[in-house]
Amino acid sequence: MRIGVVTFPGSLDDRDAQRAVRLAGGEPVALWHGSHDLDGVEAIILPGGFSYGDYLRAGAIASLSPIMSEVVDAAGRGMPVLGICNGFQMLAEARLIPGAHTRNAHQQFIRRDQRLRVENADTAWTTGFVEGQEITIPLKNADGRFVADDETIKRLEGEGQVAFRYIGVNPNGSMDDIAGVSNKEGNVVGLMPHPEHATEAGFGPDTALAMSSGTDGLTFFTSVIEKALIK
Ligand SMILES: NC(=O)CC[C@H](N)C(=O)O
Repeated sequence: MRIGVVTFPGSLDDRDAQRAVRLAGGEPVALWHGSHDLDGVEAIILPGGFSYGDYLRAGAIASLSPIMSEVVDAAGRGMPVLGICNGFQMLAEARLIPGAHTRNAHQQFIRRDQRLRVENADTAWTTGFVEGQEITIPLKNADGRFVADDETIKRLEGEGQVAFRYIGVNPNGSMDDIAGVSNKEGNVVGLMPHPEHATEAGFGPDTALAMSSGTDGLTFFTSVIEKALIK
């Protein structure tokens, strides 16, 4: 499966996302934010980082990049799209998922190995998990606090669009401990922690803490690839 990873000015984790795709058995395709060409990819990843230096609001300027109009169209046609951290912020700014991100409640940049509960194992990027499964992947951000109006939160909860929830610690003050959400159809998923940094034993989270081999993140990428094979 050819999976595009978009690089924006200030992207940081695009190469790690490409590597994660390769480790999962896919073919990573480097896409450039200034282009309108999706190069025939079958899925898209918006990676983490500090696009445009987080000026204005994190992800706000990147969401207006030329390629984003193609990403929005493709998402509307059902193409799987994964937004990781800064990519999650872009998805919200592009209105591909509801809600918004503000500065962490404690006003600090935070980096930690974060435990999450998989709340929805029926999205394009989570079918390899089981509902309720607990996973640990790294988190690192300053503007990670997920917020939405009460009605939106109620709708997200009611329709199963909360894909991941923080457990143990809520690291940024996100409403309802929400760590990741999907669109209604489940093809677009965004989350604040970084699955691409938990794909190789010894290079991801502390394994004692993770209570696993530290490779929980790989399942995001194998999920989307396996689903495409079944189709
Ligand atoms: N790791 C990241 O992608 C950082 C996201 C964003 N720039 C923030 O600090 O909130």
